[in-house]
Amino acid sequence: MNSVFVAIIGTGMAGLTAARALDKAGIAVQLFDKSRGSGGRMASKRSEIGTLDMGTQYFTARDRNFRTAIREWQEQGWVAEWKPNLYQAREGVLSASPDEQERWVGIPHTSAITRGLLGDLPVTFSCRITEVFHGPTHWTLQDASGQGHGPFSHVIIATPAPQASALLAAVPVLASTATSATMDPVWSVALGFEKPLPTEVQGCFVQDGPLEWIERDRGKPGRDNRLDTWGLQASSNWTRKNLDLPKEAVIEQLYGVFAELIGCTVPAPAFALAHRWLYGRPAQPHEWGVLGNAGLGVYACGDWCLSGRVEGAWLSGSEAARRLLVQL
Ligand SMILES: Cc1cc2nc3c(=O)[nH]c(=O)nc-3n(C[C@H](O)[C@H](O)[C@H](O)COP(=O)(O)OP(=O)(O)OC[C@H]3O[C@@H](n4cnc5c(N)ncnc54)[C@H](O)[C@@H]3O)c2cc1C
Ligand SMILES: NC(=O)C1=CC=CN([C@@H]2O[C@H](COP(=O)(O)OP(=O)(O)OC[C@H]3O[C@@H](n4cnc5c(N)ncnc54)[C@H](OP(=O)(O)O)[C@@H]3O)[C@@H](O)[C@H]2O)C1
Repeated sequence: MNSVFVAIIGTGMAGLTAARALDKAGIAVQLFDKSRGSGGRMASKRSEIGTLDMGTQYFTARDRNFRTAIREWQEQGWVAEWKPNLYQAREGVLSASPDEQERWVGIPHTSAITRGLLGDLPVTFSCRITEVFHGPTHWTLQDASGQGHGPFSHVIIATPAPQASALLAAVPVLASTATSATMDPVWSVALGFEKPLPTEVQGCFVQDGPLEWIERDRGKPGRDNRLDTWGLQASSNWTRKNLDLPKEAVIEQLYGVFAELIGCTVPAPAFALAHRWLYGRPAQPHEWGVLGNAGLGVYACGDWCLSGRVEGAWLSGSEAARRLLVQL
């Protein structure tokens, strides 16, 4: 098999960034994702009160190339700048904490970005890849139903590290590096209130206790929610200790912490939803950029190869595509 045909496992920011770069270079790609839609931790969840961002809620950009990509997304109408009234909370004391950082959000939801990046690229959803085999000349994938996919000349694995390490079994050195990149879980809760809460807070960095970040949907560009919707993210410490708590109990506990912290009267929410991210964030940043074996034509990328942020995933996916292209 001489032609170049690249399998990409994962349609989060890293996989889609790699796919777009390869497609732009005229390389055929085929994407796979275990979920029903694209986005991974940037996917938005449909609910009875509208679409909710239970994963990424905003992102920052420090890298020059990533900033250029964001300008393009802005021109496409996928993102807009978000300038929240920022606060911080420490030992139960809430204080304004404005800064000059540029922050971006997807419009009308985070998922607009990855949906835009996916465009009409070929993708197979609801397809959990369980094994990645290297034959004498090509790669073949097997999914959870036992079906084979391929042959492919190259494979890019763009999943969280624990899933990547299992799929890298054919390349033990890469698998063991991926295994060393542990990932922390995050409980995320959305609360919807019938009447807007009487507070100026739109985003709050919480320095201690069960919560780490609080944000208000209202005030973000492009949102049109009937309820006053808030997103709460628990710290990884608290999440680890409460990993198997039923969703109702997670909502009750985090609602209680939120109500105490936010500094105004908080009625019972009209709507609440909890989502547990088992592989929410890398436990520590790395400087790998991408893991790869150019001879075999296999690469692994994702936020865990750099910083555990959207920018890290974008940079890692870009680097995977670049490394593959220079090797052709
Ligand atoms: C609650 C939360 C809040 C966050 N907030 C922010 C923030 O404010 N700012 C910021 O910059 N970042 C934030 N992040 C981090 C950001 O979401 C991630 O860094 C980024 O989205 C990671 O992208 P990725 O492509 O590396 O991985 P993912 O988005 O995890 O994509 C991996 C994809 O692989 C698929 N997959 C996995 N295994 C398989 C398999 N075996 N077969 C097929 N498909 C598979 C998954 O379904 C998924 O779609 C947040 C994350 C969470 C969880
Ligand atoms: N899985 C997850 O839940 C997450 C994974 C990865 C990131 N997560 C959160 O994303 C936010 C984005 O981080 P970054 O892109 O670096 O954004 P910043 O807004 O720059 O925040 C970084 C960090 O700095 C502190 N901080 C920033 N601005 C302020 C401010 N105005 N006042 C007080 N503190 C600020 C804050 O860290 P602390 O340790 O001080 O709380 C921010 O977290 C980020 O919120 C991640 O939590 C989630």
